[in-house]
Amino acid sequence: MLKLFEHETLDVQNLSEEETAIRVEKLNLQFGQKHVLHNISMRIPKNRITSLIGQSGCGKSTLISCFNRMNDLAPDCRYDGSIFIGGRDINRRKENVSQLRTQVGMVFQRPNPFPMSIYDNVCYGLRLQGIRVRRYLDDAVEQSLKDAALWEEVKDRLFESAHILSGGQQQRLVIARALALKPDILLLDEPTSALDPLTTLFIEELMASLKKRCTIVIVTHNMQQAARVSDYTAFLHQGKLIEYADSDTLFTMPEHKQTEDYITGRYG
Ligand SMILES: Nc1ncnc2c1ncn2[C@@H]1O[C@H](COP(=O)(O)OP(=O)(O)OP(=O)(O)O)[C@@H](O)[C@H]1O
Repeated sequence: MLKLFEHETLDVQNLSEEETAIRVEKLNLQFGQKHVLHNISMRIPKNRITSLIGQSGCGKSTLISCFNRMNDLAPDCRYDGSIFIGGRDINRRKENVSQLRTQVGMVFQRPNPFPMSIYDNVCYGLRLQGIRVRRYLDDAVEQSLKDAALWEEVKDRLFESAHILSGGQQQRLVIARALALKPDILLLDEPTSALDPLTTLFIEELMASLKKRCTIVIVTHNMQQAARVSDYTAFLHQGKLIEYADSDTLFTMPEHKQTEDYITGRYG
């Protein structure tokens, strides 16, 4: 399979600490009585794209949301196990969650620009951090929009409402908003499912270029997309991690029958 960027294939079962962006250890999660994630352990490599795939309801969004503690927003959510990012267990009680969400940015399925100008959207997080110096904000806005491949399309209308942008432009704007905070990790939860095929390809190319600066984890229902953009793929079934390998191996020589059934469309 042809990848947008080629590099050495790592063995995700034996990643060193230096190669690891996220280390998940025996993670279990419940919403009320419903046990959603079962004893997940995995290491996600730095500066690579890793896809999470599996049937609807298998726990992909829940797992990705653990990486910046978004599940804390659900009142009946309980979890145990560890998730190490940047050398610390982010599941510990005293974790600074707003700082974590700066380090680990998240983009959702539906583009969600704030009801304000393009400029204000991009520097929203910087202003929350107390940054007011106009020159600094101007530079950050320009750089983030360039990194998100949106600058040329919006540079003459930065102070217009973000809602005038198309869906694909809004999604890139939301990515620029996350990039302005210089995240180490970018979580993308079905980032292209609301977009047309051409815009999808554009966002996929953007992801490939972004992995030079950060680690990307993406939830996708689209198997071709997972095979095309991601270096590594994890297959989940009913909240369990069934198989996790480099994408070429997982899609061409899956080890488990459940994986094979899923990727060949026998269920899901
Ligand atoms: N806040 C919540 N409260 C209660 N149950 C939840 C909550 N969020 C998710 N769930 C349940 O957890 C399970 C896993 O959901 P999740 O959204 O992680 O699956 P998914 O694999 O991402 O599905 P999809 O592909 O359809 O988005 C589902 O049964 C879902 O109903």
